[in-house]
Amino acid sequence: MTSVMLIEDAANNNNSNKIANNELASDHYLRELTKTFTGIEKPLKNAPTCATLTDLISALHEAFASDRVNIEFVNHLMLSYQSNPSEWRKFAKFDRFRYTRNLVDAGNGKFNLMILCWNEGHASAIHDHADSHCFMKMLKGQLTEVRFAWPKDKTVNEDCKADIGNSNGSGEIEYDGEELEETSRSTMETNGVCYINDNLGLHRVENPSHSDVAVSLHLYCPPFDTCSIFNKQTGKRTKCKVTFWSKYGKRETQDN
Ligand SMILES: N[C@@H](CS(=O)O)C(=O)O
Ligand SMILES: [Fe+2]
Repeated sequence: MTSVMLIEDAANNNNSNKIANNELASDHYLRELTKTFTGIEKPLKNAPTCATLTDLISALHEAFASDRVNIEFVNHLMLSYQSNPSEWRKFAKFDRFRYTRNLVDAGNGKFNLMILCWNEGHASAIHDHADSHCFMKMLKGQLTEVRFAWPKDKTVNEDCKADIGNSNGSGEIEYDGEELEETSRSTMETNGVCYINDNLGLHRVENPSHSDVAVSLHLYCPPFDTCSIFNKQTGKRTKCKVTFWSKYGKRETQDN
């Protein structure tokens, strides 16, 4: 195996202070580790597989138990689980107006596993992933993932109304920047898994169907609660909070 990537101490508490004290170092750190990994398309041969969602969660806890995590194996585990709606239905809560983020497992602080529910036509704004590793697995329906190159100017702007669930991104026009360049587009089918990190660019995800909902399972490590969204026409980058619609099958009370 040549492409094994190790996430060393990425979410280790002893290290988090050091990382917090030097954001640039942590930026550099995760980017270096993920320089070459782009995801695997098929499960690994002779590796254990997960028959149920509960098995997948246990296997992920095991994989993240040490300070060094094999990201290729995590990708394999996500691929090996075959979607069974009776196992994940209790987490799948939809909203009429936007896609929802529903926390399934907080991974001992090392990862977040969540189910995202997309009604017909729902989409995310163009966004980054806060230097995390991100896996997205289709549980039901289809999603189209469109990737974009980073804008030249990466300055982060603040806007308290910035919302990743508003697929138009933040809408200011008096910003002088170039339109974001689309780099790829692909549609994922049930049980497919895709991988992205900031090194691979930005993306936007959309349920292209006018008649069917879509459900996806996302694993982020380390977990994050803010990221950036980008205006397609100008490339303007705006900091954005991401929240959960529900946690462990229970609707959150916050207004979002
Ligand atoms: N990364 C997005 C979902 S997606 O559009 O990839 C989120 O965490 O809400
Ligand atoms: Fe995303």
